Amino acid sequence: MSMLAARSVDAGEARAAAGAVLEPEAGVPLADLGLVDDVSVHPGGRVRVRVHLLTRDHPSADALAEAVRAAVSKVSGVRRASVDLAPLPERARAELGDRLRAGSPPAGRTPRIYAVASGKGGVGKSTITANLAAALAAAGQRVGVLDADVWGYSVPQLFGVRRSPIAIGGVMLPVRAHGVRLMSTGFFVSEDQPVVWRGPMLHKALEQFLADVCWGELDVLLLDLPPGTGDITLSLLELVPDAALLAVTTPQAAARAVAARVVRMARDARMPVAGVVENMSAAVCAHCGDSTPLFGEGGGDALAEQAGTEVLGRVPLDLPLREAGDEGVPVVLRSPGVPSAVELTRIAATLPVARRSLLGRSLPLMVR
Ligand SMILES: Nc1ncnc2c1ncn2[C@@H]1O[C@H](COP(=O)(O)OP(=O)(O)OP(=O)(O)O)[C@@H](O)[C@H]1O
Repeated sequence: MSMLAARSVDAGEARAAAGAVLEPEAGVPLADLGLVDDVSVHPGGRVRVRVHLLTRDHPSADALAEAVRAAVSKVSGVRRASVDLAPLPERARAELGDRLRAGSPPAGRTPRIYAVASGKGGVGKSTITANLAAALAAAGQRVGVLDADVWGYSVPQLFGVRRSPIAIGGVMLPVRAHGVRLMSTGFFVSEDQPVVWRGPMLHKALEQFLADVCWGELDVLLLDLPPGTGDITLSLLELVPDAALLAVTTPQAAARAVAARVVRMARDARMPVAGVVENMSAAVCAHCGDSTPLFGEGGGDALAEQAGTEVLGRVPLDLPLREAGDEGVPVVLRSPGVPSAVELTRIAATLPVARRSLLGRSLPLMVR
């Protein structure tokens, strides 16, 4: 009986099952990356699969082995599947790097790009970016976040992940957390190490984040801009001309006046404005339902009117939002029912598509 079962395992089928498993860091099937090395079928329905790892200390090696084992176990006739992992040999790594650089796989489509900006620091721009990204990813979209706040990066903290991206032949894979593809200078420096790069280096870093990162196919890319209208913001507008501005402000009149500068800059750069998100709006008491406008009122409306756009939503001051950020899990995932999470999820689902006409122009971003 067992011999019959063994004979009935089709090695090609087992290989196809292993090849269909997604490489956890690259997000594409193992087969597309040429990572299924050897598949051997043994008596008694035993199948052994050798899978190459993109890097020696792969952060999700165990999960990958388990996913392959589970996929192969489902193939008809398989009684026992085992998986051996081995680092991709140097030569194959170089070839794969060349392939990724050349744009295969996968072919790019133009993502919707939002540049999340604020006039000043501390208004919650990064928190809004992280939560919109996580909510979009949870809704099934392929989402990337580029942390362009090169000095004051907060994406690693907000997503609870801090490690170097995998690099293959000069091409970097974004770091994945909570379903979102991330790139941040924070992945390249230790926490207590200040980033001391200056203008040209910053421009270069951003250029690399766009050109040397294999983002894969994205539906949405969110750029977390540094506060204000400095060098980095201007560099990015040059590098990603199709981004639409998402302006974040608090309800305070003073914050709105500063945020208006960002809107003016966007207008000068002929960048479309997707809308305004008012953050730290009135806190609602969980017990009595009373709302307290700690930071005043009207900032979002006034800014939207000035920018000729609309307020996409008002995210209340909310303790769970702050706690989730400190814990490294976006609040839309950690506590989806709290007022801030409900509003952020709603904003993510209704983000307008604001595109400047691209007629025949290709995006520098979707090179691969
Ligand atoms: N709606 C909110 N309710 C409670 N806390 C909030 C809210 N929005 C942001 N915060 C908290 O405010 C602090 C600043 O937020 P965040 O870092 O996102 O701001 P930022 O505008 O990106 O700042 P910077 O530009 O300086 O990086 C964080 O501790 C965050 O958890």
